[in-house]
Amino acid sequence: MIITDVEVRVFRTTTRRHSDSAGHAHPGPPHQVEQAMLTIRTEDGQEGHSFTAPEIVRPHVIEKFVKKVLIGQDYRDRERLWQDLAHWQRGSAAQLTDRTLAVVDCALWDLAGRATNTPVYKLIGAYRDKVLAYGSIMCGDEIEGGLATPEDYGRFAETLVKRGYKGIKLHTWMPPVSWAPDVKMDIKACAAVREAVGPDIRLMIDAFHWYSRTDALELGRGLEKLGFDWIEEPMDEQSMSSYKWLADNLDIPVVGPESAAGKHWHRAEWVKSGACDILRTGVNDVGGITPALKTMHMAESFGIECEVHGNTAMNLHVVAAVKNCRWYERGLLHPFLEYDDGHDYLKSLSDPMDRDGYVHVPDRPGLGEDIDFAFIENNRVR
Ligand SMILES: O=C(O)[C@H](O)[C@@H](O)[C@@H](O)C(=O)NO
Ligand SMILES: [Mg+2]
Repeated sequence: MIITDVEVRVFRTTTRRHSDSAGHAHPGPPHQVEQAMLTIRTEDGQEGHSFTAPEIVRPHVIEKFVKKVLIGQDYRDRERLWQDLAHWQRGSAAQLTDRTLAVVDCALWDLAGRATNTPVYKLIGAYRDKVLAYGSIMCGDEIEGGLATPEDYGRFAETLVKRGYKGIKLHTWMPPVSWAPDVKMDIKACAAVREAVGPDIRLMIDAFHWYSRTDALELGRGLEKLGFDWIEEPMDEQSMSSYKWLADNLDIPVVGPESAAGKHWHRAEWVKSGACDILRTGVNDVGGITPALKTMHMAESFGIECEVHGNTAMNLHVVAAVKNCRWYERGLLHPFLEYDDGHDYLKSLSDPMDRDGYVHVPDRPGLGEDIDFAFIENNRVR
């Protein structure tokens, strides 16, 4: 049970996702990027793994914080280990981020699952073994036939409905797109999607994150006429009072915060202040499965749904272990990318979706990621 080693393996993987200057993903030619797999190992050879960007688990962070907290400890003491690591953040000069807490916590959950031959959502206490997915479309672009026009969004939405999705979320156009942001174009894209898919498919928007209150209000009012289920991150989430104002002035539910710091503590303040109608968490955003569950349970106490940000196994297990969440966010999707192709370092999808739009939680132990260890070794760089 005792943790004896924490190892980081960095390897090359091929992807067609490219980040723009604002950090949003768009399709492009295949290129190689580096990915890291964190492994936590015990004295009796049990292992847990989780994936992240290499800088999140760079040697400074692992040696100065992670190993000091984990080595010699019982891997089953996840709550105490998470609290101990979180307490290191204050004195870390902002070097120990929530992303690092998340990858460590996920590897500990994966270890617990692999050691007991149990999927994580069953360890937590499962609520369901499948959940409806919404197709989370990439931010708009200026690519011919991509997501450059409202009609492009409408055509792609039709494709997603044929694939089985019962919900679709649009990320609309944002800088560096030359003419973005533009509220009227956002509404045109949403109208084109509603026209294309009809009244029964659930629709949501995740907009330019820095609109003013008045722009966000105009956008929200436009979406109310289109029967959208929620408006997400239309303003800077550092201004909780702006979201309180927006939620007070709109009928369409306001979802958040996704990107705001503060983990479950700050999300409790959003609920208490009425800054959102639906709360939001995400394993990477709040520092792990452990705090994501704290957020879900807190929201449930207020009768509030809490939607989980992001795909991958870690978020799927949280969604499968709670009642107060309607969707799994499957994406990000684009007409020029085949999401179901997965990753070259995983032998199968962690979030397979059937033709009725349900994602089934793999019954493999731990996080259930079907890791190709040989691929990782053959493509390892350090
Ligand atoms: O970088 C981002 O803003 C997010 O990853 C975004 O692309 C998407 O994941 C999101 O906001 N989902 O709600
Ligand atoms: Mg979002």
